[in-house]
Amino acid sequence: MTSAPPTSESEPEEESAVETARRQLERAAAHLDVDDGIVERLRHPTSVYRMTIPLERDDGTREMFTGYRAHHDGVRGPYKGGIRYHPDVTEEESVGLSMWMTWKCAVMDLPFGGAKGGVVVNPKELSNKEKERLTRRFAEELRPMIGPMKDIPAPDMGTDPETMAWFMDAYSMQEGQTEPGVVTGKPPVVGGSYGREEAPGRSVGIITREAIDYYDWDREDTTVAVQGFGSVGANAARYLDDLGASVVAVSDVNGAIYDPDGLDTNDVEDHDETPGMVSGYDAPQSLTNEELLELDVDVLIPAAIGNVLTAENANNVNAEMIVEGANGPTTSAADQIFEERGINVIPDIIANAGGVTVSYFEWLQDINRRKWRLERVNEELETEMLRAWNAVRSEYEARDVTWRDATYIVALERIAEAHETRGLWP
Ligand SMILES: NC(=O)C1=CN([C@@H]2O[C@H](COP(=O)(O)OP(=O)(O)OC[C@H]3O[C@@H](n4cnc5c(N)ncnc54)[C@H](OP(=O)(O)O)[C@@H]3O)[C@@H](O)[C@H]2O)C=CC1
Ligand SMILES: O=C(O)CCC(=O)C(=O)O
Repeated sequence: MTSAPPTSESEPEEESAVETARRQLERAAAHLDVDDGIVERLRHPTSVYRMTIPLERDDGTREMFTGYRAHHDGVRGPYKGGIRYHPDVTEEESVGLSMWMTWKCAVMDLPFGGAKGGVVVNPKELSNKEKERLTRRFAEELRPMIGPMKDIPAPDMGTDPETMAWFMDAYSMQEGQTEPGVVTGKPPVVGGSYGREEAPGRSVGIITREAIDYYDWDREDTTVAVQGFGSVGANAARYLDDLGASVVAVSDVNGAIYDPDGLDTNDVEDHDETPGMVSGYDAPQSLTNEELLELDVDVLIPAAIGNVLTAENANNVNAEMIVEGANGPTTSAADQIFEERGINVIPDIIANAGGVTVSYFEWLQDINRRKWRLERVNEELETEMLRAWNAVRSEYEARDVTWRDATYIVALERIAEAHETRGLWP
């Protein structure tokens, strides 16, 4: 069953991640001869787990938090996907994000399925010790569902390498042996991979570079605005800055900074270095996050939260091209407007896929107990990103579809073939 997105600005637009993900699946399926049963199967998660996580606060009071883990599809391998700590985490969002992980792993041809999870919490309101206790308890609650060959979590918004180290330690203590492969995105000293933290932003940079070259733009003349200056946004901005592009605006949750001559992105402290410092940076102009999205730039990179490009602002977007750094920043209605306006949108499931790709490298390193050099990680990431980009570009040129549809077609073909080959129906 296909559902149309809301189209007019007057129509209220409250699209959950799972609704967006289903619409995108249906659009791709319409271009392919995929068994209806497989498409219907992919509209639903395999399993969704909900848990209550008790936490003793530093002042001795007790509080209950809700956590989720969604497993979408595991036909190509163990479930894989991040863990988000954010007050807006919901079951629906976890399911939608787990669907995107299934497509993302397939586009990159990684032997993983899709998962995602999180805790409904504002991590900025927790002390480090509270965050550690919450993570350890969440890991214990998740233990029956996860494992190096079952489901391998990773960082997402609000979690970082330190969180992954606690998670791995809590799991390993219960298993009675160190299991570095249960989670990726760890610090290198405990089995993490060099380059994993920078990888999603780096891949956004690599894919933006390829798109700039595809359209024969001059890299040095290309202007870029980036929303969000965390793991994804800061690394994407710095990669493109180093490439010679002019990054004119970046933002954090409090607002944006703008310099029409280009910012020195290495001088701006990112979310991990000092949260909230972006909007405090001494730049020629300050903007709101909404204004950043409407700047007249060549490339807009939303790299913070979902659903920021909607029917309400899509007609005001002045960028020539959008490269999605965040997961699900564009609603279906906005996507339709961008298509009508000829604005190319390079989707999240390829652009930020460097994160899960280096997670795969980390998992291989953990299983083999062998560390790769940073140069090797970055070389292999470059190779994998180009392989995926070329596959998507072929579909884009052959079928005359949007970049998003082309990317989904690559993913869905691989997933459907795996289902056909394994035999979906008992
Ligand atoms: N980390 C990863 O491995 C991957 C992450 N992603 C996706 O990328 C996106 C960002 O994740 P990540 O970089 O890890 O997150 P981080 O937590 O590292 O950084 C998020 C950034 O976005 C800013 N931000 C938060 N809320 C808002 C808001 N309402 N408006 C504007 N800016 C905001 C934060 O500001 P402040 O510093 O002030 O809090 C911070 O600069 C998410 O959609 C995530 O799912 C995708 C692939 C991999
Ligand atoms: O590295 C991973 O396993 C997943 C990262 C993630 O959550 C994402 O790509 O959205």
